[in-house]
Amino acid sequence: MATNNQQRLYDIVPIPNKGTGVIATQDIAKGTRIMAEKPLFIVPTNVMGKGNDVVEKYIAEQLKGLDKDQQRAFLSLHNCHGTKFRPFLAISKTNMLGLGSPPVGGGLFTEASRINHACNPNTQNSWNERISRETIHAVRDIKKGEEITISYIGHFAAYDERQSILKNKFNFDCACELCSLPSGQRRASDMRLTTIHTLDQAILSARSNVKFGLEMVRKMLSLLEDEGTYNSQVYRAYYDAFQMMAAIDDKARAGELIRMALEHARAVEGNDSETVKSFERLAANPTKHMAWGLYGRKKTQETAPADKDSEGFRTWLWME
Ligand SMILES: C[S@@+](CC[C@H](N)C(=O)[O-])C[C@H]1O[C@@H](n2cnc3c(N)ncnc32)[C@H](O)[C@@H]1O
Repeated sequence: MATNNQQRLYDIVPIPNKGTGVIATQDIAKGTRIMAEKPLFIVPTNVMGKGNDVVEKYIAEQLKGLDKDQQRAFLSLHNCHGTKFRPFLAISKTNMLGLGSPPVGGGLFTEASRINHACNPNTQNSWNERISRETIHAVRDIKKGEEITISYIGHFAAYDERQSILKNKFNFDCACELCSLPSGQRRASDMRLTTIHTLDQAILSARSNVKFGLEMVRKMLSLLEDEGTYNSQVYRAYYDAFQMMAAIDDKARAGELIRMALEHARAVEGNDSETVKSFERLAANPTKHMAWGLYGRKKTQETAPADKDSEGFRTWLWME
């Protein structure tokens, strides 16, 4: 996997109608780590819950601990809230990236905070606990000169909801590729995204109904593919399916599903992420999962059938 140690893969430049943004300085292949940046400081979730005055004070304390260049870098970040909040808070609310899921806090970054939003972005941002850095990975091939984008919205949402969130929280009207689709295509996309969101909620409660749960995961992956969306939701879906197979002691399918989850997690988070490390442990021995056999035993094969073509394999994996 390429990193930006040798050559910087991006530049921070003015972008028409968006202020500053980040563009690729060369072609970047899907799966490449584009950035791995330490935050200037972190505002922990429990502090954020204490209200604006406490957060403002907390940020002021953090700023005191930074050197002059870092303080200048923070103060030069965009403020989309004007005078609605005091300056430190306004800058933080504009630029903070959620760290983890559920988030342990919000991080302020001199470079990653310059990345503009797209509703179907070309990168995935993730907080890597093990290296204490925010990583940005290409989720599709990116051409030299193309703008690098992330999503500011933490869930799958249709056009109207996205526009309203972005206006309220970031004060802009999104005109990204997805938001600019002709009306018929937008309706189809909205339908897919709301179905993905519903499935995402439903899968959690359907784990004990394995056949139904598996069908929901398969449907979600198919909708994500139709929508052209590739992000951490893909590995989460495979992992959900893995957990269902683990719970019924289906070693062959659990093994295949955790390997798929691992492959997709590597692409969007990199080999050093905690998720990848835990998937590697499970891929080496799926029975180590804490829910192994939770819903009883099912007489299954130990390994995937070798005699099936790819269509036959898919049918075996999701439906048999
Ligand atoms: C985190 S900052 C991103 C960097 C910012 N563009 C800058 O100049 O530093 C978020 C702000 O960038 C702008 N922005 C981000 N994505 C945008 C988009 N897709 N279209 C228009 N403006 C966008 C909005 O002003 C938003 O409040």
